[in-house]
Amino acid sequence: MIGKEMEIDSVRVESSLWVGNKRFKASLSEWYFSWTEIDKRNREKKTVSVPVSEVIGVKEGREEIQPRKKLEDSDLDFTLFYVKRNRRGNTRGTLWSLGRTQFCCPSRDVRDQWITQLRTALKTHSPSRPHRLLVFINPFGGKKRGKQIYHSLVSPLFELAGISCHVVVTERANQARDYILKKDLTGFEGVICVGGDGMFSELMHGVIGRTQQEAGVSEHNPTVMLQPCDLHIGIIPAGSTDCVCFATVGVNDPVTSALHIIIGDSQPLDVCSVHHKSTLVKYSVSMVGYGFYGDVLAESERHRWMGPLRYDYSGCMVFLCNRNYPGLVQYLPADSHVSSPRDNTRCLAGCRVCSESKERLFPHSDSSSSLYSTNLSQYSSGLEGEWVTIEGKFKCVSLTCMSSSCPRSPTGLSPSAHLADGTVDLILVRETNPLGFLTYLHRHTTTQDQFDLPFVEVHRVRAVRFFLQPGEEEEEEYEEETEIESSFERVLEDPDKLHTGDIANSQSKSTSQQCLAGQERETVKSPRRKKRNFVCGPCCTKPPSVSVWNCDGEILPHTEILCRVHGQLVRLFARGIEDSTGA
Ligand SMILES: CCCCCCCCCCCCC/C=C/[C@@H](O)[C@H](COP(=O)(O)O)NC(=O)CCCCC
Ligand SMILES: Nc1ncnc2c1ncn2[C@@H]1O[C@H](COP(=O)(O)OP(=O)(O)O)[C@@H](O)[C@H]1O
Ligand SMILES: [Ca+2]
Repeated sequence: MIGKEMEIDSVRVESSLWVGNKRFKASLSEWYFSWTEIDKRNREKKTVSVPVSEVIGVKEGREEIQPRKKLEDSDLDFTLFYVKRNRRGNTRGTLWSLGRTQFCCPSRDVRDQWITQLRTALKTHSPSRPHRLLVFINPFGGKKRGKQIYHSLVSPLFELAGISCHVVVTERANQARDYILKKDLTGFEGVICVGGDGMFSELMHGVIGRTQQEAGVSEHNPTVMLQPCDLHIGIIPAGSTDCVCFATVGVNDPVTSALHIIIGDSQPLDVCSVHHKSTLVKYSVSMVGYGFYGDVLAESERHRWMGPLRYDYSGCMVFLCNRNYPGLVQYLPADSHVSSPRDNTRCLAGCRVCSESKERLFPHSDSSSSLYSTNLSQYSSGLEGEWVTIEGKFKCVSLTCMSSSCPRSPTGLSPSAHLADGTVDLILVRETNPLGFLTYLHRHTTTQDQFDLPFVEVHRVRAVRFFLQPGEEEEEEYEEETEIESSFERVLEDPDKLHTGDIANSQSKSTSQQCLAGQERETVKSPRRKKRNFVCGPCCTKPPSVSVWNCDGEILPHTEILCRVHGQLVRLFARGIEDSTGA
């Protein structure tokens, strides 16, 4: 007891405090700091409660952050900073900002006690908060505002929360990935990217690669169970699509993301590994897309100078090209009793499907991750089961581990997909007329069901293989073609016996297709595909029967791939989408 001004016992701290000229009764219990207005007749009025887990910092005096300002104060004052939820914009997620209340205490002793008690509560009840972070800024991502966003909006918050940061402004692509793979990371409790999905992908590759190196696990073997990664990744959105941030937080807002990082939120994420023959090509968390999305990316790379608008421009160009691509898709279905891509549910913060999946994904683990490493080989290969085969001509073939919602598409590629259920959604859009495809695309921007169209199918799966169709090969490739045809036929006859790599990379001779931009295309013999993957010509000079894969915004150097999902492989400083609609 400090005079009679403050009561402290083992479960509660209480005293009178003033906010402006109003008197409040303030109390701190194990989980909440609350203050209740007391009117002139000593009646209790409105109460404000802040969970201790959402307190960002406590400062002596009267302070303002953003812009930083020291106000006139006395040694009776302290300022509390905490998470404040704002009304949502036009998205489902909740925008967070920094709430601030300045309190005046009856004496200096009481002020010092409040500061001590609040800081102790923070330490005791928020053990998962990071204290030291490694930050990578891509100065060229999105609208090239990464450095400004970090220094003006994010760094003051980290400082307030007592987080020390080592900041690397990248000078080349893959610098962040290589840093994480090779440098000493002792003392860092997380890595943060300031940039878009490409930058996030770099950090994720670094974190997964480093974790596998340390655990002695081969990333190339698609049947192996990868070691789950402890080092958390945070995303400060400053890119073009920012899909991973949007789909895991619900909004693309640097302050909201910084606050999730500060309070140490933790969201597991499924990751797809993409293999070609016996080599790992890439990991993906958002979209692995062939056909339309591959072409949009290839076209957009030539217009990077447009910034985020390059995707809209390229989207229109590619749509007008009106392409369809032959292929053979095989998939391993996921357990349909758990969930379905058409069950109309949404994966939100605290999702039941995702938390129940943990048990299924790591059946023999307790919460300590070291257990995972002891006996990984005893778990299933992830590629067992009966493969389902679908053959045809497709507008696009897309795979997504999460909804892949983004500002362009607030419900995403697969609105009912889950962030951490160990499954991926396979979406097949078959050849259709341009109006049909436009309807499909347009439904991504509304609440209408994009799967309720006769030429669209969606499957919840564990793994996918994609093969090119044989035929129409260039003459000089006849020997190769014979080989291709025979292995393709083998897939159809007995899919399980064939190793993905058995079908050699094929070359395709064009067929004639009608381009919506006008002219009937000439039959063009394709250049060698390897070259074409990287040098993608403008809309109507591109050979038409083979597309490229877009893997989280990067073009893959192979067309025939095997994708396999690894449930809850990485962890983000996020909590999933906090639904602000109350639905
Ligand atoms: C008539 C209206 C058409 C609107 C179509 C909307 C379809 C949107 C689906 C978006 C899925 C996005 C999946 C995420 C992809 C990103 O990883 C990737 C790279 O992002 P970044 O590094 O931030 O640049 N972005 C893309 O591939 C862009 C796809 C745009 C498709 C129009
Ligand atoms: N300093 C740099 N110079 C050039 N490329 C970079 C640099 N830093 C990162 N990159 C690469 O830029 C790509 C795009 O970055 P990203 O931040 O995702 O922006 P955007 O969303 O606009 O595509 C990433 O794949 C990343 O590897
Ligand atoms: Ca998933």
